[in-house]
Amino acid sequence: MFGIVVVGIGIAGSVRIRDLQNPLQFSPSESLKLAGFVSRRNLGQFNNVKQIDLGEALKSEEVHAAFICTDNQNHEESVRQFLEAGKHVLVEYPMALSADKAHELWTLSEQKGKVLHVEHIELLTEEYKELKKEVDGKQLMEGILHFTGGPLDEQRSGFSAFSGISRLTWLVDLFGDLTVTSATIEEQKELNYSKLTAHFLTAENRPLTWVEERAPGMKRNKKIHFSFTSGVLDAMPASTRANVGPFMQDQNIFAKKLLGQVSTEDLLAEKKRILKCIYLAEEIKKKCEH
Ligand SMILES: NC(=O)C1=CN([C@@H]2O[C@H](COP(=O)(O)OP(=O)(O)OC[C@H]3O[C@@H](n4cnc5c(N)ncnc54)[C@H](O)[C@@H]3O)[C@@H](O)[C@H]2O)C=CC1
Ligand SMILES: C=CC1=C(C)/C(=C/c2[nH]c(/C=C3N=C(/C=C4\NC(=O)C(C)=C4C=C)C(C)=C\3CCC(=O)O)c(CCC(=O)O)c2C)NC1=O
Repeated sequence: MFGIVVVGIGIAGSVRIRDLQNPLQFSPSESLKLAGFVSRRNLGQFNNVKQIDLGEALKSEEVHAAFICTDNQNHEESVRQFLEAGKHVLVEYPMALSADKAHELWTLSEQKGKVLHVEHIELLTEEYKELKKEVDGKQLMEGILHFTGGPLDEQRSGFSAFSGISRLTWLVDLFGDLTVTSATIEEQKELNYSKLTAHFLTAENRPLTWVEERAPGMKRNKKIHFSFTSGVLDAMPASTRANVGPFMQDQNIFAKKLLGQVSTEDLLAEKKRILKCIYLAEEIKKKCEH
């Protein structure tokens, strides 16, 4: 059994606690045991789970791994603390807010011989799985992914290219290696409006555009327009609801890693994709600052 502590009790942290308390029968998650949670607030208890002081969680022999569910700006520090303390780590994306820090953390996990797992539930939704099937085997001519959503606090969530890393991950997972050609950000601070536009080329020199647009009242939505040699895909394919939610699927993957049931090849491919996307996010940020 692996003792788990959940750090940060917001939306993601609460879902993590729920899922840890209800592992699927006969799934790898049955080897995880919730030992407590860490919060800056004094909650005492949450869903009958006890609050643990951060220092205690880092020292406790009953804690083998931490789920880091805090704001993005805190990820790097928390991941580092738990790895340094010799614990495995699951961190909600984005793992860090710079490419250097992401590399450092990965190296640290390797030095410590601990699992560093970055949640990427955007790849585990039925919506995405259908999209992936639809795109597989097709030749892209050009494409756009346009995300809209409510505003985020940049101090807590980081620059848009990092908080929106799941859109970037979609594009890399669908179309392979990308190069950033240009990027701009349009902001109207008084309206809490921001629009990031990034242009890429695929390895076959095909143009791709990512737009991340946020403002009060904007609904979470993704629009696609992909032109292939064989035709145009301009709407997300239909999908049904999954039996197992994406956070639970992610938890199973983490448990498999702890149990040594994921191949070195798969681990390496995942690490490459994660670091590549963080690198692209940083490239986009730099281009926007110029
Ligand atoms: N909500 C979702 O569906 C998803 C969220 N994520 C990621 O999960 C993370 C959390 O997102 P949400 O839960 O939506 O945000 P949230 O704002 O609901 O929760 C964040 C929580 O972390 C706490 N926190 C911040 N710093 C802390 C610290 N130093 N120590 C302890 N607690 C701290 C905050 O007080 C807050 O309760 C983000 O990195 C986000 O990108 C990823 C995929 C999906
Ligand atoms: C209702 C308010 C609501 C909030 C505040 C919310 C926040 C939120 N959802 C996210 C992703 C995500 N959130 C979900 C799913 C959910 N997340 C949920 O909180 C709920 C209720 C679902 C599902 C019913 C998924 C699948 C992702 C991955 C990225 C994506 O595909 O959009 C992220 C990570 C950053 C990002 O990729 O944009 C945040 C901060 N999501 C919401 O739906």
